[in-house]
Amino acid sequence: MKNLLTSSQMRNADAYTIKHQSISSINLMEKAAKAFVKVFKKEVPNKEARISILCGQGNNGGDGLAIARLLYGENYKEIAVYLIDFSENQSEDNKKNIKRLLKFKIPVVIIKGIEELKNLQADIIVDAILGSGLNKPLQGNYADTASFVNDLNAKVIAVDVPTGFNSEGGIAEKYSGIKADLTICFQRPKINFFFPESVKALSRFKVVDIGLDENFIENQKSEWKLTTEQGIKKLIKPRKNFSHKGTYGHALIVAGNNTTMGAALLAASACIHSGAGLTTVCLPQSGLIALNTSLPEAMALPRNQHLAMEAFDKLSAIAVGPGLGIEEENEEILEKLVNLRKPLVLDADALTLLSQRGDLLYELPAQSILTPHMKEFDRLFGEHKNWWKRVETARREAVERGLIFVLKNQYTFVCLPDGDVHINSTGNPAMASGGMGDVLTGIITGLMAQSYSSADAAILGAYLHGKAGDELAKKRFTVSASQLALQIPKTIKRIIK
Ligand SMILES: NC(=O)C1=CN([C@@H]2O[C@H](COP(=O)(O)OP(=O)(O)OC[C@H]3O[C@@H](n4cnc5c(N)ncnc54)[C@H](O)[C@@H]3O)[C@@H](O)[C@H]2O)[C@@H](O)CC1
Repeated sequence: MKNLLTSSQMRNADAYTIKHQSISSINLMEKAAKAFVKVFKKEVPNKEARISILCGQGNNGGDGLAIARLLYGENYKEIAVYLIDFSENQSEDNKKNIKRLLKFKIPVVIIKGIEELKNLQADIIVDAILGSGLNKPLQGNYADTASFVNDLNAKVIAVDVPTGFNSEGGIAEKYSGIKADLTICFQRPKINFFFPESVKALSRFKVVDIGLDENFIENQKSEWKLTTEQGIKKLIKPRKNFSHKGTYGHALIVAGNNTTMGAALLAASACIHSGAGLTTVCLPQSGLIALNTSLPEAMALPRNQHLAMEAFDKLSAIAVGPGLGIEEENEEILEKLVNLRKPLVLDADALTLLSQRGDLLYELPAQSILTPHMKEFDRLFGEHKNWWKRVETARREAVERGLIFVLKNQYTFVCLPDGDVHINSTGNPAMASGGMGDVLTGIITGLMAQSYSSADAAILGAYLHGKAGDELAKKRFTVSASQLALQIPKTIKRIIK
């Protein structure tokens, strides 16, 4: 897993690298510019493209100036530099890079007011006005420049971060900065990139290594972690010699109703394919034929008021909720499950029932995993104005109650009782279809059955779910939940190879 740092921590990483790796700040800037140009060349192969590089007066602008010079060296023919000169504070490395730039035949225009930009015509804008040094929302000339750039019919590529975009702490409701088509970001993505509101400022981002001290970065205290395949690989437990079905646990999935039986089948399929030794599905009588026909590996436990909960004590993992229904008898079952005092995986209708039964919510056994999407989460804890606040609540509740929240989104946030937030890096829009959540619940339950800790099951489950979807999406326009469940063993096998 990779530590994600705030801007001020990243500045410390810059300073540490400069001090301990005997590299000067101007050379570090040059490295950053080179890393940017490497990606830029692939994105903009046309050497005739009209490229306007907008440079501010800080180090972000310094990067832009170095990039202009390097692109010139790469034979881009139509480069123009616009020095956005709205303040007095020019950084030292910015000054040095202007001197270096002036030795080349690159047109440089000094912009003191927005009206001086009006003749600018470009196919590509490189946005190097303000970077991670942003300390207040854009106003005046800066805000006007941003809206001017946004109205141009040009592809915008931002250096490190789009001008006006906060790197952490949530995204302003009214975003006044530049909207970049691509952001080429240095060393680590910004924390705010992972929040859905970032679409106001960026369509996609790429991270480039500029050689900052990785040990320093990883040793910084940060609750934000980005899941990586390397980290995930370390979590996966190999299948053991001489093992048998009992070695891999017995999972129970309490799910399904007359019109939502598919949810139970999908969760059970995912649980089986994630490696649980035995999987029992507790479902209504009306689902037995479907279960026995489509999933012969699963066992059935018909659901009625006389469920013998004593036997549940021997189970290694219990999930409740997919397609369950919110009838009174299901509320009673949920209550009995909570009273078993074993960690549960709670999804879908179980979450809706919990939102109506605040008392049960606060009695959940520690290490239980809740897998809400945005609406389910807000039904539990009240409306949230934005995702930053939502994740803050999830983090606080996770810490206070010893619970784990798998807050589902394009980048799923896994909030742990130790206060860490793991941002899942896998998944894609081809997976946006019904039943995906049921499969995620099944995977997490299958992992818990195999004695993964709740935290590891949640982190690993979210990653495998998204990764299996990514692998399928390479060859398909859409990915269905049933296909995803079948892909899981292949994905695990590939990761551990
Ligand atoms: N050695 C380093 O520190 C490196 C820095 N790098 C670049 O440096 C950037 C950070 O540079 P800086 O810290 O100089 O800051 P910026 O270049 O982002 O901003 C410059 C200055 O603008 C002012 N400012 C902030 N918000 C404003 C607003 N809303 N309106 C008007 N002015 C505002 C601040 O006084 C700030 O110092 C990174 O994003 C990255 O591009 C890279 O070159 C890598 C190495």
